Amino acid sequence: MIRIEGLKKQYKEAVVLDVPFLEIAKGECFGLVGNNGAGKTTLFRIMLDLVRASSGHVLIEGQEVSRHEEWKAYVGAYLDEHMLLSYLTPDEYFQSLRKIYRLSETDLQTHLNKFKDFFNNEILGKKKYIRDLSKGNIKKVGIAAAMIANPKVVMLDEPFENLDPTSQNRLKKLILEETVNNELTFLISSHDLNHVTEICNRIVLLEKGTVIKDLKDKGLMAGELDTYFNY
Ligand SMILES: Nc1ncnc2c1ncn2[C@@H]1O[C@H](COP(=O)(O)OP(=O)(O)OP(=O)(O)O)[C@@H](O)[C@H]1O
Repeated sequence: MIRIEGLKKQYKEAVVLDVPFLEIAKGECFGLVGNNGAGKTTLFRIMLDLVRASSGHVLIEGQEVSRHEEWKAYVGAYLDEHMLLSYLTPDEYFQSLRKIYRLSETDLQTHLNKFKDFFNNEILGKKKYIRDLSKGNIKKVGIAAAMIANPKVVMLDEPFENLDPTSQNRLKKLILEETVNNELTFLISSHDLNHVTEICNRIVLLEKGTVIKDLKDKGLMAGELDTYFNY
């Protein structure tokens, strides 16, 4: 589903990402971990064609993301607040997305209903601009928006950050349901090792832009990460 070939990103002399080869399969819940500056966000940004690679490429369903547009129809992402229209209320924003993606009112309501518990009655119908919401609630809007157009792939950068523990658990449940019921592929970067080990069936550990561990055995993930991060 996703293939990375000879990917490098360099800022002047500094190589911040160097991933010779990586494949992510359909339905995989792929966790991306690593210390500050390891290259997680850079990798996501290149995968979404928000940043140009210095060399190499990313293919989604066989298409190079920097040369084609079709992949945009089935990839949803929330990396940060810049992806939102903060001068709108969440209701206005979801309505705008409904029109962009040509969804019916029923489609939109069905989608938002999935997020009812996650929203905890603080997002919809409040007449509050997105810019005035709490950080956690802004993140909730972004996550729901990323999944609005029935994507096959969802990329989330630090989805658990700023969420309260109840919301973190509700998000994990949502992600697991979507992976099981709809075979969605999730790419999740996180500093929360407990959450990623709980929901991901694969975790890649980046260090200074390179993949130093590719963990696929759920039984060993927690121990391997614990050893690395407690060193
Ligand atoms: N525009 C830029 N110019 C120069 N260096 C950059 C630029 N963008 C990112 N970098 C560098 O690339 C490296 C990787 O950064 P990136 O944000 O991808 O790391 P990260 O793993 O997401 O970190 P964090 O966990 O802190 O969010 C860092 O050293 C960062 O300073």
